[in-house]
Amino acid sequence: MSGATEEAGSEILRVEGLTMRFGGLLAVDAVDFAVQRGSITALIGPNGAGKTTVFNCITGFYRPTGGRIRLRRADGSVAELQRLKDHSIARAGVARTFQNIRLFAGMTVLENLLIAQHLKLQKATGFGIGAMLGLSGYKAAEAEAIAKAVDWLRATNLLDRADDAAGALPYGAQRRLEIARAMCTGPALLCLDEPAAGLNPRESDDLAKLLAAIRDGTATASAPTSVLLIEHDMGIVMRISDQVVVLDHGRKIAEGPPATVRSDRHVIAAYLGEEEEA
Ligand SMILES: Nc1ncnc2c1ncn2[C@@H]1O[C@H](COP(=O)(O)OP(=O)(O)OP(=O)(O)O)[C@@H](O)[C@H]1O
Repeated sequence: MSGATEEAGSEILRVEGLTMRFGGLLAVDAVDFAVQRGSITALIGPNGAGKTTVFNCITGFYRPTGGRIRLRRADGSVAELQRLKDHSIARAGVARTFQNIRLFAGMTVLENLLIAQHLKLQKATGFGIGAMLGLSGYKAAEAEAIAKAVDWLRATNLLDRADDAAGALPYGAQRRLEIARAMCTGPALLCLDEPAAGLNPRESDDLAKLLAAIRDGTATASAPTSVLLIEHDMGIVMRISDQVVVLDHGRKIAEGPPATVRSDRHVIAAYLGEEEEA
């Protein structure tokens, strides 16, 4: 079990000198930060600060112009994410959700969670016809995938919607399903891009509890999972984050525990500046 070998307080992700240029625009400028294992780290900042670009570099959606992104796995091995393509990054243990929901709307809720585990199922058959022939390895992997899906449906309060089309769920439930889907891949690091966007206060409160439970490994029987999130809802950020990293105009302007960051004059100035411009 990976959880047993995890050292509390050690780094799972280290971003060093991360730089992303789009033509003449320096969207991310030599940003450094780390995510501690078993923690929730929030990436915040005014609109256009570079948060999603950092995320896209970590998850392989963009190849950074410069810098390093190192993922340290529970077994101590290190993956240099800036060199990998997105599917290899997912295989290395990084799962993500998007600002705009990306589910298979016509498939059922359960099917969405099984598709997320297709790699594991394919491996069980050696990527061959074994599945059709009902080989026992495949059967065992399939049963395991269903059990994992059910665990996450329960954790996200979606069990009674398992057979409904994902697209038929209310918005807040679709957001939870996205998180369940990401968690079904068994990630070491869960990256969430504005998970509270569009949620009502009760749903936001449930989300905060779910994320804390994912971090602590109490949402299901799975190991604790480190979380990196972009979030505009400061109530959630201040309540659940262990560490906050603040970007403005592509640069890191502050980092630290929520209480420290909240009273940082650079942070206050960056947010006030945004209000003045609005
Ligand atoms: N693919 C792209 N091509 C060109 N410019 C881009 C691209 N993606 C982002 N940018 C620019 O990079 C800067 C940072 O954008 P980014 O989306 O990372 O900010 P953000 O902090 O996530 O903002 P928001 O809170 O509004 O989502 C912006 O000026 C944006 O216009």
